[in-house]
Amino acid sequence: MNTPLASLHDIEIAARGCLSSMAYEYVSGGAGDECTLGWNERDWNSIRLRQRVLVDVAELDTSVSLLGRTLSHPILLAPTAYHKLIHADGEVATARGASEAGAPMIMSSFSNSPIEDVARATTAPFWFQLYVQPDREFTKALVQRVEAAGCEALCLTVDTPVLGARYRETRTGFHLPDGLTRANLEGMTQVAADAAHRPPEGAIYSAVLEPRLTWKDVEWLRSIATVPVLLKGIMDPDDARLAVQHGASGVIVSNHGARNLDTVPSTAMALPHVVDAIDGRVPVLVDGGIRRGTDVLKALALGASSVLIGRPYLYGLAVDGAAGVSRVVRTLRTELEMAMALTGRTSVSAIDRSVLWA
Ligand SMILES: Cc1cc2nc3c(=O)[nH]c(=O)nc-3n(C[C@H](O)[C@H](O)[C@H](O)COP(=O)(O)O)c2cc1C
Ligand SMILES: CCCCCCC(=O)C(=O)O
Repeated sequence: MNTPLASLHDIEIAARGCLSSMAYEYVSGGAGDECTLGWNERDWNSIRLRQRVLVDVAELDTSVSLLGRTLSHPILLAPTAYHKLIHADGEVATARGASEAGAPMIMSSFSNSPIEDVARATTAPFWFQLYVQPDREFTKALVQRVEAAGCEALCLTVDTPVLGARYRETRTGFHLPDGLTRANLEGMTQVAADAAHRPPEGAIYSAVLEPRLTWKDVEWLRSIATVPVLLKGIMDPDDARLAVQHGASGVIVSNHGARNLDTVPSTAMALPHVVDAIDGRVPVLVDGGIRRGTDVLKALALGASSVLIGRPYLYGLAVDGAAGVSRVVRTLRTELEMAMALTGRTSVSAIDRSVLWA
């Protein structure tokens, strides 16, 4: 008898059997000794909740308002590269699953499917994650292209001037199999289009990442974009303040799923500091290690407007395509509802730091 896939953890175990070892290690791995990778999950677990009783919780409302949109729940899909490594239909399957579950999808610059195919496949709002390219004219054309496709916000990834030391990728010889491309980057110079996922041994720079990115580029991006620009990869309160000063419409507290700088704190630890620095001026989102509805509740309690999940939906995609993606989101949402009922909070606006054991 097959074991039912009840929790996100069950889905992760099942996914391992569906993926090549190269794909599984790419998705699951972190940087260096993977200290932060462990902390990202553990630190959500170590926050204790207050159980409250005798509150009427017969009606629960998980809706949130984000950048002028009402969403039925606060769970978004974080941008992740190369979905055709995971499933033949790639990002199109992810987009269908996201729509079924009412989850906005943030599409990666390094998707295997082009933005237009994703736009056609989704009924939920979608955002685009931008890796600014060394060629700014190409980057500008890409921004115009994704806006024309209907993207409602841009997430500028600011934590990846170079990739971190990902030894699992080195050990499995990670590469993009023949036939898989970075579909949104086609049209760039051949050298950039053909750039390997990892630079050769001993080198750190990549032709498709921009190590010269600075705060000036945030202003430049805002000047060419017609949609809100959020900064993804803010961990430090000083950077959070700079983000607001440079006109960001929101920040995403993220350590890139612990894939870049090992021994940086978990996002659960960084979140309250960033929230305090932002002081309500723009929305703060968070990702990293969110695997339970209780983790979502804790993130909201610490001041996040919404959360993003990365690896969990990739595991859902591996196990059951679009249906697997939507199942992961629905499971988290159901767990969030349980956690809200058991802490006596009937709406997201009623979730604050008093949900947490002091
Ligand atoms: C396989 C994989 C690919 C990723 N690709 C990108 C990417 O293209 N752009 C980006 O900004 N972040 C990328 N990320 C980071 C995620 O957006 C997100 O920050 C992280 O996965 C959240 O942590 P979680 O996986 O523990 O939920 C990637 C993460 C994974 C696991
Ligand atoms: C040089 C290509 C890097 C792809 C990075 C995708 C990503 O953000 C991740 O794997 O993490």
